[in-house]
Amino acid sequence: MVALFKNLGIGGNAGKAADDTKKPLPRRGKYSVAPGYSQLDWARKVASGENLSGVDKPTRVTKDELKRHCSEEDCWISIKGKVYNVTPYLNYHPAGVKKIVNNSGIDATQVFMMNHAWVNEEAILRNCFIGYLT
Ligand code: HEM
Repeated sequence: MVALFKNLGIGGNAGKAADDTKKPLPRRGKYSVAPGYSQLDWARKVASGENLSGVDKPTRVTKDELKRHCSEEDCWISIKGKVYNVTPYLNYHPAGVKKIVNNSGIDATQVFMMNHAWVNEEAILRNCFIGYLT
């Protein structure tokens, strides 16, 4: 019966030997975060409600202002019209600090979506929200 489903292409392992399902999945990337910097650790920080944005209340951000924050120490990024201070998130990024820093100070919507359209940045960066890009 299983073989029949496989031949029909139903299930992720269609056409592969049954043994394949017992092997660990290969690591997708060459990056690893330091201990204490997992997405779960970040989620705990977000859940604490701490304001990580560096501003008291949401403010409008011009493209010129955004441009001024493009270093590891001071890193702003714009995704889908919203601007986030991602400095505190950098070490938690599963693909490393540089991937974000290299795309900071600009509207990074396209590169963000290209890499992980499924990632919910509004939730992850809730406490880092600075305001809207004007
Ligand atoms: C600043 C906002 C960003 C957030 C909140 C974010 C968040 C994440 C999360 C949660 C993952 C893990 C996804 C998963 O396992 O399904 C991830 C992976 C990744 N991110 Fe980002 N990301 C951001 C920006 C970027 C940018 C600007 C790039 C540009 C190159 C990028 C490139 C990647 C890549 C290549 C991976 C895959 C790593 C792997 O699994 O090997 N990210 N990111």
